[in-house]
Amino acid sequence: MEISLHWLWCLFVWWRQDAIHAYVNMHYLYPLWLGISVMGLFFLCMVKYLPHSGSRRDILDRWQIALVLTYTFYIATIIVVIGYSSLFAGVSLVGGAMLGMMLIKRRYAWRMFWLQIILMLLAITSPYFGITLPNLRQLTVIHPLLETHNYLTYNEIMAVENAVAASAFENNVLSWDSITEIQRSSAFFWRSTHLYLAFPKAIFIVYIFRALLLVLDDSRQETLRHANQDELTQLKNRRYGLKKMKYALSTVQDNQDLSVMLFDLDWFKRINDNYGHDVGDQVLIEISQTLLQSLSDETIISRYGGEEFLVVLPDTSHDSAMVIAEQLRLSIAEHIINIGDVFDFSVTASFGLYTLTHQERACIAKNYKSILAKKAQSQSSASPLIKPIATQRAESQMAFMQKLPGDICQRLISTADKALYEAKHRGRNQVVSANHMFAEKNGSIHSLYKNR
Ligand SMILES: Nc1nc2c(ncn2[C@@H]2O[C@H](COP(=O)(O)OP(=O)(O)OP(=O)(O)O)[C@@H](O)[C@H]2O)c(=O)[nH]1
Repeated sequence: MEISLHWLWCLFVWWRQDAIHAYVNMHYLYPLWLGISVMGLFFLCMVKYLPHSGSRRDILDRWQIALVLTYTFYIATIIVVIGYSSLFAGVSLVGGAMLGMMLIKRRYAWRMFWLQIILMLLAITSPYFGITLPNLRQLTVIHPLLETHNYLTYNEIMAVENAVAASAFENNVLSWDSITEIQRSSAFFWRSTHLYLAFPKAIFIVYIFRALLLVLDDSRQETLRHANQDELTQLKNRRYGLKKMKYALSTVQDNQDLSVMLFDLDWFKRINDNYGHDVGDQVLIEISQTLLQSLSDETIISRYGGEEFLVVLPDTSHDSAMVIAEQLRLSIAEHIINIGDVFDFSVTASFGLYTLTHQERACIAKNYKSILAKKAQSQSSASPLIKPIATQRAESQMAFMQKLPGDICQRLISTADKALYEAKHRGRNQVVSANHMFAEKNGSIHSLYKNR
């Protein structure tokens, strides 16, 4: 695309030479045009040849090196002959390197990028060593100011233009006509050249950058999905369930209860043993679907282990959670699992439930705060050193955020697990509340942290 554009540009200059011959040195245009045509043919051959080189790595490598080397010298020549332009050179360098890194070995593209920079520096410093490089430009506006016919680079034109403008302004003679003349001048012609030769590459760079960001977004989403999701059931996994549970505990309002439900399919091993592992998998998938359909979007549902599921109900009182658990138990028991129209069966599940009431949570938070305060006191008396203010602030901020003990999720789950164990013990296919269980046992309200 880039070479075609340059080729078309040469065609345009040749076609409009009557109008612009004053700005262009036609002696240099023809060899440049020829060079661009040869380059185009070379790249065309590569495009045709490369797909047929098959798996020959050495040939592919050689062609890649040839491609980037040729492109590097081509760009360096174009920049020198057309005149250095930060816009044109910049986008060519960056765009070429980006495309190279996408299409060929990054190592080659990186090395050529540096080679191109070195070539540019050599071209820029060449006048200091008495070397004159060919240049297409012919400067007409300031031509009368110069003693001889001259070809200047972009930066030289800018410098001369500034000098002319400065002197003109000083003498207060720069009229609107002069400005229009400048706009029609070679400087304008060459600057426009750089713009339209640089635009496609600039568009390409931004397009690639956008595409890369989209790819990054997609892969981030994909990684997150894999990190949080259970492969078989497509439910959230244990890690994600615990993370969400922790978050729910930290955001629950002062007057809200939070219920935790752990349930396990009954006699699941027998299903695997009798019908095979595939049927076992199908059961897990179908029960997960039932679970998703029966519970609201606010509920945190995750596969906790093999045939064990964790359900966290934020802002749900004990009575409501019991009703939800009972409905879920019935939905699972009523769900018919159909094995390829050959036979049907259903499964049951046992539920353990625990509700952390807002009163108990407040109590835990209060005790935890006093434990933290005692700890902080003993630490400060043990260490005579005064802590930096920043450290003190960070610590108090952490204590403020961490209102509940770090192991509270595990405590809640293991309490629900005790109730689940009891449900299995009582004959399965039922819901047992740990709150009821402990109340029956101790005759008092159970506390998660009573032994502290
Ligand atoms: N098909 C299948 N089976 C699994 C998967 N994960 C765990 N299991 C099986 O689940 C079974 C669990 O068996 P147990 O822990 O003895 O429980 P159970 O047979 O349901 O008995 P109770 O829980 O006491 O009612 C084991 O045989 C595991 O191999 C899974 O992803 N797919």
